[in-house]
Amino acid sequence: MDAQQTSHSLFEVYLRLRPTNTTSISGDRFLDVDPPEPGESAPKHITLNPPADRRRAIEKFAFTQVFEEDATQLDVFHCTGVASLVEGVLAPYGDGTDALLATLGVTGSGKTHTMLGTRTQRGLTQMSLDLIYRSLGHRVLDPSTYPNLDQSLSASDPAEATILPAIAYLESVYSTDSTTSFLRGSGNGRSTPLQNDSSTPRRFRPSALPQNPDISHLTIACDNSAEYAIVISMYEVYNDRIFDLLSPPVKSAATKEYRRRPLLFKPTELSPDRKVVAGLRKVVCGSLDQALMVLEAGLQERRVAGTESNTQSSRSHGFFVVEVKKRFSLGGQHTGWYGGAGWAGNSLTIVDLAGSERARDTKTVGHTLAEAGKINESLMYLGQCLQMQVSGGKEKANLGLIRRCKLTELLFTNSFPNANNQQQHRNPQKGIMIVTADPHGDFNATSQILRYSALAKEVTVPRQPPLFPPSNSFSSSLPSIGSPNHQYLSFQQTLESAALEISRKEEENAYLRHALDSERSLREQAEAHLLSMEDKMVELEQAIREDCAEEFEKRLELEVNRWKTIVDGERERGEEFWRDKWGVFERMVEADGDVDMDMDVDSPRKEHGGDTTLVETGTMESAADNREMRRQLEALTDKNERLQRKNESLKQALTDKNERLQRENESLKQALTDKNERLQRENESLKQALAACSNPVKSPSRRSPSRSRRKKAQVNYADDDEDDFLQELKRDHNKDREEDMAMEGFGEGNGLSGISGIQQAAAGSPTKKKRIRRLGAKKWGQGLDDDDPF
Ligand SMILES: Nc1ncnc2c1ncn2[C@@H]1O[C@H](COP(=O)(O)OP(=O)(O)OP(=O)(O)O)[C@@H](O)[C@H]1O
Repeated sequence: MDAQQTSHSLFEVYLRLRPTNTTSISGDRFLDVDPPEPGESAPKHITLNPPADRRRAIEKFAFTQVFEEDATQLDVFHCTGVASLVEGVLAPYGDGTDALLATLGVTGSGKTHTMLGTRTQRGLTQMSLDLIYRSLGHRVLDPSTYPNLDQSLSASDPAEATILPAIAYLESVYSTDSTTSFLRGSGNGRSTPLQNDSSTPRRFRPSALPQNPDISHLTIACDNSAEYAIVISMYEVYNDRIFDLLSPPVKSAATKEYRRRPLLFKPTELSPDRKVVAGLRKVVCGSLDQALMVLEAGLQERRVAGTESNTQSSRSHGFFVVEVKKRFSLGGQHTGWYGGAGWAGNSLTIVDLAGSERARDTKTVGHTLAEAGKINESLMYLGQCLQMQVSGGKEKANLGLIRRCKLTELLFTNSFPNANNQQQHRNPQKGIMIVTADPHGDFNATSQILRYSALAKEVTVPRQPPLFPPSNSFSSSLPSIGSPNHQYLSFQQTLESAALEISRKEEENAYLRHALDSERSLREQAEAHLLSMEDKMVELEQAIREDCAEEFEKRLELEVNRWKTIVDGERERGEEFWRDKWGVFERMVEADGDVDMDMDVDSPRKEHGGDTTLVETGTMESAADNREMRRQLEALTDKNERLQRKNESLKQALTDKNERLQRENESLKQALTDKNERLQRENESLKQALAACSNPVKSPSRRSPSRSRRKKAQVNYADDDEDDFLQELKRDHNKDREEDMAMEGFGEGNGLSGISGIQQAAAGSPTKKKRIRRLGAKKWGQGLDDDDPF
């Protein structure tokens, strides 16, 4: 068994043994470290001794190096060659390589201790960061000095990440304001190795970070013509999904819980040949302190839970990525790297895997049991991938195997040259795997991990007692080939091999049974969940149905009300229509006595007045109504024409009568004028007569009175009584006046009353006017009655 033969594999595999935990009950030691072989400085092999009660084989495993319990963090750092990994990342002389540093082991075996250290001791992560910053020195650009650094990095970042300066990020994380700190709300973070006390508030800014082990004596060469930027990102693989540890959780609209969005591992526009975790939040750290604080903040977000094996057990595979970006710098002019426009560089990925565990031993239940199922499944796939490298499958990557879960995809996808893009050559990443084991821990789980992680293994001695114990003679001397003894020995070896195989199969069966148990438990949980979901669905459906029915009833009521309003409006309109119609008839009846009163005008009222059947049967009856209305309209039109004709003839008759009256008026005027003249003449003659009476000499020019007056005058003259004569004259005068009056009012008695009335009306007498109007109305009524205007 030679570990070196397989050292060109995906990983250098180291084994680190955890010291015995004095506080916990531990079992018998089942793992021994073989002493280094001649020429070797450190042990590389271990022997796995099954407990006495089990029929298992003794197995030997080979690793790149085995660290015993007394190995320090610094020993592990130096001997695993982390410095050479970092050197590949800094790439002082060429393109460099990406590096992967991972731990694998049973839960509680010391993975997190190795990678992240404790409150007093640094882990490999802190030491690696220290080495990077120490080596780059002043060439590391600080975003507070270069304000546009994060934007410049964003522009060339293949992961489509949001890049922000460390100070801004840390202020948001360690803010005293509860509303600005996204770390408050999520209660599943872990107390980090720097803060082992779980009761400590998680968001206080660590005041002191461990300084040991000190690696100040170490530095690595770097490219003096370049300037560097250190970009840190952190994510975890939980239940086979990737979550950013530096992004704040987002409140779900449905559940109102704060959750992180799962991210995709995929090729991007700037990285078509390599897959990257897209959409991460990355932080540019200008100093080691900033980087360590960001690491602390991210670790607080990682999912942990207390199990029987470990009070702070990681429930996810944690990824801490340090990207060392560099660009060519010439006299302060940033011209890009390798002729490109942006940044280039390599990354160091540090992975703290979740520990495999047996549910029976860790006594995990419920949610934690489901997590354990996923963890074990992903570790099983990881083991298969590691065995692929042991069997020499590095060149031909079994992509189907790698893509079975997110963990193996993340670990191995970029470990192989991309067949699709041979032109853009990029060095495959270098990997170091540190397997941690507790020699007093869980034998089955530990042996399983050792079996698939070891670079080589060998079954050495069957521990089972031989079925046919060899006799002393057999054991004392080797039998010759073909002899019965030799046959017996080979038969015995065959039996022993078979027994060994049986024991291995039993072990595998036990493991598979365990896997089956956990799967069954998961299935039961899933079924229970399904049932509860179905119940919820039924309840939800019921609630939705009730909501729908309620909504429907509301809408129905609204519709009914709307239609009622429409019907009421229609009925009112119908009533209004018939009222108008009835009004028209009434006016017609008033205006025209000839209106056919036999027309069944009451029928609409009887039929429709206030009865809702009007609207319901309105459509059918409207045609008949229209016909009736049309007939009535035609009758009205005829009547109107007849009335117009009557009006015309009346006008004509009035005009004729007026003309006749005017003529009569003229003749009367003439008669009055003549009479006036005659009276004036008589007056003159009377004046003369009067003068003659007062004068004894009668004037010969005295005018002759009228016949009657003349006769009276002659009589009176004969009496010669002046007073009597005057009385006579007055009587004559009064008589004349009465005659004149009679002449003026003769119309009433001799058929001229109409003329006098018209004249008086023309003079504005209200009495006469009234009489004319009354007469007119009477005539109008008579005209309407008998079609005869006069
Ligand atoms: N080499 C070591 N020296 C001292 N203490 C150790 C060592 N390895 C582990 N421990 C202690 O053992 C306990 C469990 O270790 P750790 O949390 O690192 O286990 P883990 O493998 O990460 O477990 P999980 O997978 O459940 O997260 C811790 O208290 C740790 O300090």
